[in-house]
Amino acid sequence: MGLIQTLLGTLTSTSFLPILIATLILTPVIYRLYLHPLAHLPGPLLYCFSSLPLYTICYLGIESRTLSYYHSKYGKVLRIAPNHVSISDGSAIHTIYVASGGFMKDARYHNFNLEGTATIFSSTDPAYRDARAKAVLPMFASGRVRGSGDEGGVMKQCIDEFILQFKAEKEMAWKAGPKGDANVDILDLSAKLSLDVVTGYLFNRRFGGLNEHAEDLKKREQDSNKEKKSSKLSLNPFIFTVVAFGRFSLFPNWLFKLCYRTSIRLNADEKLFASLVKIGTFVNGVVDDVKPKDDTYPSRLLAVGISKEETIKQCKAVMFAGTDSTSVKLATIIFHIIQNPNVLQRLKQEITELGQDPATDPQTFPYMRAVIREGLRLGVANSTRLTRVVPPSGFEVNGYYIPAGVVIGISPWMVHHNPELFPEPFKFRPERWMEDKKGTNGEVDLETDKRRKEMERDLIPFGTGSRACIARNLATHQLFMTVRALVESDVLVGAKTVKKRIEIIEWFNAEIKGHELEIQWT
Ligand code: HEM
Repeated sequence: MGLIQTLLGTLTSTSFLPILIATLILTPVIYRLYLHPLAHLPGPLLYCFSSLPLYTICYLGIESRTLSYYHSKYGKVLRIAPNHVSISDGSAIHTIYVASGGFMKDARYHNFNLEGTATIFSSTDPAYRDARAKAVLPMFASGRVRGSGDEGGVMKQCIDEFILQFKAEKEMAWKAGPKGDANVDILDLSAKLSLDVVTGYLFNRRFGGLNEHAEDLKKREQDSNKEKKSSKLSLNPFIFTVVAFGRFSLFPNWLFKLCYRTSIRLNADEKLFASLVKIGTFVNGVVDDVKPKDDTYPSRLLAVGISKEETIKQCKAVMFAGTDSTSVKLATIIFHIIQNPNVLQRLKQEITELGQDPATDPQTFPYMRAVIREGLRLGVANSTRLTRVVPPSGFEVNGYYIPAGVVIGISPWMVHHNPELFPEPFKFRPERWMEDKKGTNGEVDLETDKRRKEMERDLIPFGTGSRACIARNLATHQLFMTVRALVESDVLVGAKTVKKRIEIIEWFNAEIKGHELEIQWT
């Protein structure tokens, strides 16, 4: 006892205390900088010994542009936290995401659980994910998706209504003249359309985003002096809140939950509450009404034994995923078409030549394909790294060995803006996807051909491999069908964007600053 007391006395004596504190701080720092299995990797010093800088840039929504700067300084393989590595080399995409099913999602995905339940998106357990994904996958087969865009299909109906609403807004903007509130928010219109497509297609019941404010729109059409009320999608507060939680998404799960609860307590308002009630009422109704003979997303989940409570959450999760990502991509494409009248003209010409038969699939129009690809490259739905864990076998990239357990990832934003593959990466240039593969004498130009293959490889708006977006066919077809309808309707003629460029907050799901993208007609 006496000895212990003496020891404790010595340890806490004023001369020893600073040494103890310094040792406690320096030991992990020295270990992480010089002895850690990632010590040989380049990276900014602060990031190498603490996770705080990475958490901070994630919170601030500047992760991709900050890491892009460090990649340009340190190279394509970058240590960005004691146990995190960012890779900006597209040649690693196949190994990380595709080969043998790809590496597993890391624990950060648990932060995307919906109301505490793992979804198809957030699950890190292959058996859990596969049981659910396999049940619903046939709904996304390309033939079935295309059918919904044909006459009488739900996608076609939604797009027709979207165009009518777009035209009505344009008409009113003309009538209101330069002094009126002539701006139209293409992000909000795109969200209404995407929500109706995803719910109409998967649940056989439309949420009704496009019709929520139909009454007000009609009144304004009849009386141009009537004041424009806020007519934004009622589900926006739910969607924006989920997106904003992305700022905490790299935190350990216990800290994420703490921030989540505190943030809800501090920031929840009536609009968010109303939005949550609305989505809850809608989805409960959809799931309650499932009949045994139905062939819908919820009926398929229930049929493989998923509980009703969980099915409700899985449905909410796809409503979020479908609405947010598709609307951001669609609004971005519309934005760039408006800013480039020559693109609009060329699309019109192509549709006149190739699309006389409305049944022709627009995905076969070469220029439109280039426009959509360029829009998918520039549109920022998922801006940060799609993180994965290095498997027990380890992983070698660009001459660096990365051991098992390290969290690595490539960000779509980073590879989409690589100036080596996409010169003037921030410019909307559909022609880059059409550059001739032939040399001047008609022979295959190997250099161009190689670059083109690398461009295709690095275009990963939907992720890639076994955990790529399950709904890419649905989203892609909606983009093509909507662009075609917009061009055919001439509604974009004479439009201009209010802002010169789209500003992004780089969370896992990017946020368009101000939650709107306005256009007007002159
Ligand atoms: C243009 C629109 C869309 C984009 C850009 C997009 C993007 C993505 C990306 C990048 C991933 C992979 C994320 C990762 O690896 O961490 C993903 C996964 C997923 N997406 Fe989408 N998405 C879109 C539309 C949709 C729609 C319409 C739905 C639902 C109807 C949806 C449902 C899902 C689901 C369930 C997953 C998880 C798949 C899995 O992990 O097995 N997405 N999406």
